Amino acid sequence: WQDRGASVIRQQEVDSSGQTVTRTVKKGVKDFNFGRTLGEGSYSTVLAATDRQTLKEYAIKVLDKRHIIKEKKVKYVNIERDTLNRLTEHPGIVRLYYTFQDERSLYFVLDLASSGELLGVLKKMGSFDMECARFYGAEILDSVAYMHSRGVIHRDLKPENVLLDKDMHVKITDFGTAKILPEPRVGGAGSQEAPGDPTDGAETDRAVSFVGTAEYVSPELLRDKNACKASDLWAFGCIIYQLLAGRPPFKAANEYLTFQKILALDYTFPDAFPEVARDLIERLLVLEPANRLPIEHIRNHRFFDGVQWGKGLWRQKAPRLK
Ligand SMILES: NC(=O)c1nn(CC2CCNCC2)c2c1CCc1cnc(N=C3C=CCC=C3)nc1-2
Repeated sequence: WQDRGASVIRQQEVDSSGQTVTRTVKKGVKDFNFGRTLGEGSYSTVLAATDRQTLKEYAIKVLDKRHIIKEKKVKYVNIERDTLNRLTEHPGIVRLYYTFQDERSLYFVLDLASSGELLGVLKKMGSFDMECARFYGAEILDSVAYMHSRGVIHRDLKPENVLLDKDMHVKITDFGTAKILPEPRVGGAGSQEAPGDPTDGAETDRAVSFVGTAEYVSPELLRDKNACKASDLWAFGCIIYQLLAGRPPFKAANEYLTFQKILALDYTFPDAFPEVARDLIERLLVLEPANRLPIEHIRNHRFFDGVQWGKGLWRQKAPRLK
């Protein structure tokens, strides 16, 4: 594996003659104190860790090389690293600082989101009020807009992958199943792909195509195994519904029945569900991807009235969860 992207750190120091020197140092396992396990995957474990020199806290994803090769996941690991290396300039996305490796493992040094999953907080509250649903919906949408602007489709957006940092701001994670869109050919036929344009997310090899988590998977992914940018907007609609209702719109006794409900657009709103939220969700949970509300129209929807988009959104205090 080449440690592509940042893997050496430049440190400024003042030497004995008072000169500022820049040293490049390569971090390794010995530079960290590892703490609690934050998550486990089939070939990776995510641990909290503290840099022994700077005392900064990180999440370090440890990937077992032998396991990756055995489970034929090399492609997913490279997609995750390349995706994270593209998404370094947004507060709402878990940042990859650098990678290093030893003979057994790969290490991704990532932002630590110390307040855990949005799902955990939602379960504790039961459901969010409109102010909290609007704030978290806005931070998730702002992050998805940035991903899409960098040619990345997440494909598995769900409350478990929306983490919260120490100030209760959003940090989206888990890009191992993301799709990096081909660079738009300048002036070429597909250069202005519509959000729902199937060619913009088409899996090159038909056989291999990832399907997200049942409750949030889009109808086009079920029907023709094609994810597009609008697939993330379908999942976004499911998340807004869930923040206010306390449960996802499509949930049945098993995955097959859940898929049937999605394909039939078979869902209802609880009594007293806020009308302005209902209107937005009905424009996102649309079977035809090209007919879903595009991001700029979502930002201007009445549901987000009063939201300060841009840097202001990320600088303000997160609303107290009540
Ligand atoms: N797959 C990953 O890359 C990843 N997985 N986790 C933990 C998962 C636990 C199950 N739900 C999805 C996330 C992380 C990351 C990125 C980097 C990352 C940063 N901070 C946290 N923080 C957590 C704190 C408390 C509980 C869970 C996660 N977690 C992660």
